[in-house]
Amino acid sequence: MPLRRLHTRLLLAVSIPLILVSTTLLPVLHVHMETRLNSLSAEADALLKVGQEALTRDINESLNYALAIAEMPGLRRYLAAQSLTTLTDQQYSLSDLSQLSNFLTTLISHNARYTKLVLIDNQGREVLRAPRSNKTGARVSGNLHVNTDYFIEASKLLPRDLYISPPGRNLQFELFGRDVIPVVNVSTPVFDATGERRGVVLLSLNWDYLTDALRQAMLLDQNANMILVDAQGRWLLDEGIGSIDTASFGGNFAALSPLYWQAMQQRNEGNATIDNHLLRFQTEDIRTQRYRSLAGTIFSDNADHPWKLGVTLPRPTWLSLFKEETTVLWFLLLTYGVAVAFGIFWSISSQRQRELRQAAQRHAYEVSDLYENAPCGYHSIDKSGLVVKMNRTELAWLGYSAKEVIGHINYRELITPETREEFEKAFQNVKDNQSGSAECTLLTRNGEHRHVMIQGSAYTRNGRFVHSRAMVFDLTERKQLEEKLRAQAMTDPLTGVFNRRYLQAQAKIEMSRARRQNHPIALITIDIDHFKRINDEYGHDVGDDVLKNFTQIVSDLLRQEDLLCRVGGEEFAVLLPNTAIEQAQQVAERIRISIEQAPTTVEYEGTQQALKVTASLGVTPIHVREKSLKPALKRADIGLYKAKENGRNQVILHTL
Ligand SMILES: Nc1nc2c(ncn2[C@@H]2O[C@H](COP(=O)(O)OP(=O)(O)OP(=O)(O)O)[C@@H](O)[C@H]2O)c(=O)[nH]1
Repeated sequence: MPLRRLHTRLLLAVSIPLILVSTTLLPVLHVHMETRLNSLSAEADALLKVGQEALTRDINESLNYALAIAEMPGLRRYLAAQSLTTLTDQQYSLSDLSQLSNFLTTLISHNARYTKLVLIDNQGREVLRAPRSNKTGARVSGNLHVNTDYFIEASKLLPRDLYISPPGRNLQFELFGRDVIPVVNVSTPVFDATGERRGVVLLSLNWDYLTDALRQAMLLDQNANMILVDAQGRWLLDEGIGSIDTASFGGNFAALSPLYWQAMQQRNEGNATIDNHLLRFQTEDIRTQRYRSLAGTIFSDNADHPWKLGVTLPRPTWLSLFKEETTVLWFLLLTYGVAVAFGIFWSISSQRQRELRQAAQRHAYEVSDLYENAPCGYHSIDKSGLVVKMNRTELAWLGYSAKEVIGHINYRELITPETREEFEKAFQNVKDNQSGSAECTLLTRNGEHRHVMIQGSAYTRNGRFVHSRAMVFDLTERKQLEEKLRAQAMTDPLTGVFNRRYLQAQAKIEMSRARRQNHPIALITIDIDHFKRINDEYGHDVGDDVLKNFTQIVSDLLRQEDLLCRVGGEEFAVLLPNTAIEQAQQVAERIRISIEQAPTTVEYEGTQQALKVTASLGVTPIHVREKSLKPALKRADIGLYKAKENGRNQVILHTL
């Protein structure tokens, strides 16, 4: 049981500090985490804004470029001339063409963003292309663009309206022995000065170049990744990023990263946490008003718009937080270690204290039990004798409860007046700082007497008497035993009457009283006649019965102050205080007659038999001058012998 309690305490010692430290530090770490998440969100916002600016800045410029080119007078004239049926009608010199071609080639080749510029007439025929080859100059080819989206759409537009094709739509026109480069085609109609539609200007933009600005923006944070997808879930960047596997440009982002796609599809902008990454995204629509500084309406394939532009940043984890905040971690571990060590110390020491307390309690209980239930009494009394403490044993002897005695009864009141003096003497000795003992008689509640031996000693403090503490031994049994032994020593065990020793002792007292009071005193000796015959004839047991019957008969005849004693085998004596010799003679005669007339009923050989006995008696007065009983006994015996000689069953007085 104590071991199980220790285990529980040790468990608490380990778990409570853990809970306390955790509940104290976790909120701090939580706030820390919140701060990190807020700054992460702010960073994602900033990155998204930078990325969006980078993407749209170049597109915006290109749109304005396309519009400016479409409104060039030379270009308008050239396209107008192309619509005439004969060369002479075209009224456009070759030098003008060369000038226009050079200008456009320079314009395109000096800006890496553009891959080509194509002039297309109203029939969809390519009438001029830049950049041209250095050798061939501006190429006038017969390519037909009549089925392309940029031609079809731009042919329907009003002046200053624009059409932007989805990125990578028209790859087949960009195969010039180079790697495939995804492009965005921007086309706008060309009108001449009279407002006549003359054709279409196509400006192709290098998509990688445009999105490179976006990638550059992500270098601000090496953990940041950019997402750009169209409305169909098509990946619009060069290659996959970080944890998002999108293969390469045109890959099916919606299928490869469904969680990201679902999150971005549900709203125009917002945040989401996916795969322990923070995603910040917004809608990007290049058809919107803000691109149209010079432009009218911008058209594009509605199915591909709007795009979704997003940025992902890895969220901080508790582990990463701990790794970054090693000081916090060490502090946490140290605090926990100290708390656990303290807890274990507390558990073990409190266990030890508990064991010591239990041992002390056991010891105190044993001492108290010994005090309360000792075979002797214990008490303490103050200077005045008032009881201040008393054990159960003594209380039981006295028949009081502790409440009734302690603080209420003076110990003197519990001692009989006859023995109180001896107590006072012993108590005074104790108060004088000695030990004291007294044999006293206690008076119990129900009036009984109890003989005790009280042994006291002083309890002092700083040399001053505080109280007396005493042991009380019950002498009642001893007294009773002594009494019994004394009685046994004075009594005949067979008949219960006193013996010769008692007769002699008592005779002395009575003789002295008789002397003092001048009273006569007499003595009778009695001997049963032929008692030997009874023993011989009926057996010793019958003889005993006769002796007992004899003493009973004699005792019944005597006064209370008379003393019957057995002085020999079948020989008895009766001391008669305050009795004259004549009266003694009469008593002797009464005894003789009673013995003779009262047979003893005995059982002999299975039948009841009445046994008659007689006795011979000698009577003598005890003289005042005699100091002992001896002479009187001798005289009475002389009378008794004479009675025997004279034939027995008679009383003979012998006075001298
Ligand atoms: N049963 C019994 N017999 C006892 C006791 N004490 C003495 N006696 C017997 O008493 C008898 C005494 O006998 P004796 O002294 O010869 O005298 P007696 O037979 O009485 O004859 P007389 O005295 O001459 O009449 C003896 O036989 C003793 O053994 C006793 O306590 N019990």
